[in-house]
Amino acid sequence: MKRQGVDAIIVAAGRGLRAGGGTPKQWRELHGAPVVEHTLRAFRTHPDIKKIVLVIHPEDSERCKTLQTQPDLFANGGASRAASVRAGLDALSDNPAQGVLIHDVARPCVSHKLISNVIEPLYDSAAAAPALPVTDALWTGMDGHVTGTHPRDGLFRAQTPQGFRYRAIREAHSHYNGPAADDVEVARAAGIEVSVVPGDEDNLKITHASDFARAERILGGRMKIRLGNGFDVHAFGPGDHVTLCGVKIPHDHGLVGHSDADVAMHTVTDAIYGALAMGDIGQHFPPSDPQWKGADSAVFLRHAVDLAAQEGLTIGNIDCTIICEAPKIGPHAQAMRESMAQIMGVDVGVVSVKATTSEKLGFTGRGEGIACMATCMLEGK
Ligand SMILES: Nc1ccn([C@@H]2O[C@H](COP(=O)(O)OP(=O)(O)OP(=O)(O)O)[C@@H](O)[C@H]2O)c(=O)n1
Ligand SMILES: C[C@](O)(CO)[C@H](O)COP(=O)(O)O
Repeated sequence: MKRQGVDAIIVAAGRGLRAGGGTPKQWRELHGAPVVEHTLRAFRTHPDIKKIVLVIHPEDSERCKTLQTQPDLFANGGASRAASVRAGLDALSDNPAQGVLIHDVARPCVSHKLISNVIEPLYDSAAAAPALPVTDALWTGMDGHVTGTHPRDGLFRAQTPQGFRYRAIREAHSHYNGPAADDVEVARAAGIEVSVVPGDEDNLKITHASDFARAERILGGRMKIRLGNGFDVHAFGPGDHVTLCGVKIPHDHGLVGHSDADVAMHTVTDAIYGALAMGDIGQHFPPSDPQWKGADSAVFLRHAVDLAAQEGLTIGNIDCTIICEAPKIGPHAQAMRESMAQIMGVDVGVVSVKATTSEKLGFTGRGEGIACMATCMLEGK
């Protein structure tokens, strides 16, 4: 199979009866977002995933509109997991990748490493699926009593995502009748050999209500934190105001710049690009490009926040220090915080704007311009 990435089917049409709680488990809140959002995000942010199909219950179609991470395709599932998988395979039939991963929405803690471990063997074998060897002793039992023991050698606990060649698994499903625990069972019935790759204890399937607490702990412990800093300087020139963090402040000079010269907003924008390791403002909005002449710097800040969102990251907090002798920043700091919070779509409580003089030293001390430094923390899964 060519190394061109694979498609993913996420089956989410079950009703989660064993988990209880009224709302189907995939739509219940887990670590700040619905379960389905975590699962989608894990696949969407993996570099080798091409298209994603989300197989849903028709009753959930309104809920899907609220998802921040959208799949490429939706399909309506069936009465069994296997029927839902078939609907997902059909949805891909117009332009399928050579390989496909099939995953339970109820496994939201799936890691990029596990997804890669399943994709890699698919390039030169027919199918691969993750599993963990059974390590506990196995008993049989009845009416609360142990009735026997069972050898555990060669027994595995199967997980998803399970990876296949698209055409082979579609063909296998089309001939399969009866119940199937998973797609490996369907594949094996069609004679497809499946390689076992190491599973991950954290890749639990939320089945019962108590599994939510464990998934919460796993996601909480896995928080991704990225830090970035920004620094920028703009010289004073003719004018009667400066614009800082989107707030117009009367002053006996303006700031010189290609855009609106909002030195503070540029600094915060650069701190976000820095946290993402995605260059700087000059790279994304070259000063040589006439379209940015006089531009509102909110455009730059929003661009950086959107890039972060594409990486599954949100603003944890921002701290911005403006360095100048004048104008006085204090009376405007709250308005500046509110302005940037609104542009970034975050709570004002995570945006700090403060100021200092440089004790009349250096270029800021001589009143030649304004300097600014900022730190940004991005967080996400
Ligand atoms: N008709 C079905 C049944 C199950 N699934 C999906 O298959 C996965 C594994 O199923 P399970 O954990 O059993 O989920 P539910 O069927 O929702 O749970 P329950 O059996 O407790 O009702 C889940 O992602 C579920 O949404 C599906 O897409 N269509
Ligand atoms: C596919 C699966 O996740 C493999 O472990 C599992 O079989 C699906 O869950 P269910 O409880 O059997 O529906």
